Amino acid sequence: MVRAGIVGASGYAGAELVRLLAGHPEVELTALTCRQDAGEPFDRIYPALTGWVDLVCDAYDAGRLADQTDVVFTALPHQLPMTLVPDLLARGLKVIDLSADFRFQDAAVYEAHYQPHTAAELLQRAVYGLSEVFAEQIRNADLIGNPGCYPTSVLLPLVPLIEADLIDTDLLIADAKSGVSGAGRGASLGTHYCSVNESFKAYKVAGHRHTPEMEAIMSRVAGRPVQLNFVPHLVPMTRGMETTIYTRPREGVTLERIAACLADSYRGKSFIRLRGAQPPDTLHVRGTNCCDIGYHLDGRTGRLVLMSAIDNLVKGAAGQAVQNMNIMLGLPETEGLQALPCPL
Ligand SMILES: NC(=O)C1=CN([C@@H]2O[C@H](COP(=O)(O)OP(=O)(O)OC[C@H]3O[C@@H](n4cnc5c(N)ncnc54)[C@H](OP(=O)(O)O)[C@@H]3O)[C@@H](O)[C@H]2O)C=CC1
Ligand SMILES: CC(=O)N[C@@H](CCC(=O)OP(=O)(O)O)C(=O)O
Repeated sequence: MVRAGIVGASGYAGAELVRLLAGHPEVELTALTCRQDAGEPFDRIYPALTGWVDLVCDAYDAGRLADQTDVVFTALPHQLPMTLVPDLLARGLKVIDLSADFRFQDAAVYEAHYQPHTAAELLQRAVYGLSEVFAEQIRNADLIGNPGCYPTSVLLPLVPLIEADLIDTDLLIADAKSGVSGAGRGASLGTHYCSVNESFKAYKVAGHRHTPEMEAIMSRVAGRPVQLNFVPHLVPMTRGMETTIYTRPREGVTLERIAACLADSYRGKSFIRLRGAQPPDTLHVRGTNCCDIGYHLDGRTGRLVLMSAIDNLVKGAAGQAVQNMNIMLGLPETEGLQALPCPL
């Protein structure tokens, strides 16, 4: 059995990790840490898991984590993991970080959008955990920078098409909508019930810090700089993310070629479900690690519309982190992630 610990277990991504790892047949969940709720039984913070998880959330202690675990998930706000991860790695642990601290290879790009990086020497060692795309590198990694939820939903439909040079990378527009759990558990004015109920709005228009994360990966895959117009929206649902992307196929590229490229790239990848022209629906992926992808060629304008749906807390965070752990440890990629979706 693999012994796993979660740092920040009281947060939404941390709690989702607890749910998934408590049901993982190859994992023993041995340590949970949190800050304000330290000393509390986990099932008092999240009563839904009563009967499944009987651990107490301890205060953070690196020595104890090293004694009790083999792999640690850090589900903390950006800026904190970079202060803890060097020590965890030095103690021989494998680390999967859900924040942005280890998602960038270039410290200058991180620093332009976040804050000074205090562990920049680890950025070349960290692997970007977009599981279906970077599985080979993930297999040999001891530090994963788990992708953001928006980047997961944008990159999975686009990366194969950019890699195969089938689309015009000078026209890339992504319009994404997220459930409110994407903002975390902390109360705020922007996520207050009265601010989001029966409301639907764009935010951080053309200024969201996931844009440089997506551009860095697309540029790496394309071998040249790629830019994206990205606009996130907040929708009044608890979990789920739908993304619609507008681009143009290269001259002579048909919809059949687009479909074949996606099918070839994702053949045998259990969590990618290609839906053809049928628009993906957040309800169909709720609670699962699936990314459903649809595609449609607008014959009138010649533009290609790509659509994706994920659960922001699962494929967008905790589920992909568990998938990455499976790959790192040589376990079947789908282990612990096979619960069937609720059909309604
Ligand atoms: N929510 C989502 O859909 C996604 C989240 N992520 C990333 O996952 C990480 C966690 O996000 P999420 O779960 O949403 O956030 P939450 O705010 O829900 O949880 C944050 C966790 O970190 C703890 N924490 C906060 N500040 C400190 C501190 N100073 N010292 C120690 N612990 C602290 C919190 O405990 P306490 O409350 O006691 O402070 C809590 O356990 C973030 O980096 C986020 O960007 C990535 C993809 C999707
Ligand atoms: C709805 C909402 O507020 N979403 C968050 C994205 C959360 C996430 O996945 O991103 P990081 O891990 O990069 O913070 C936001 O827009 O900042």
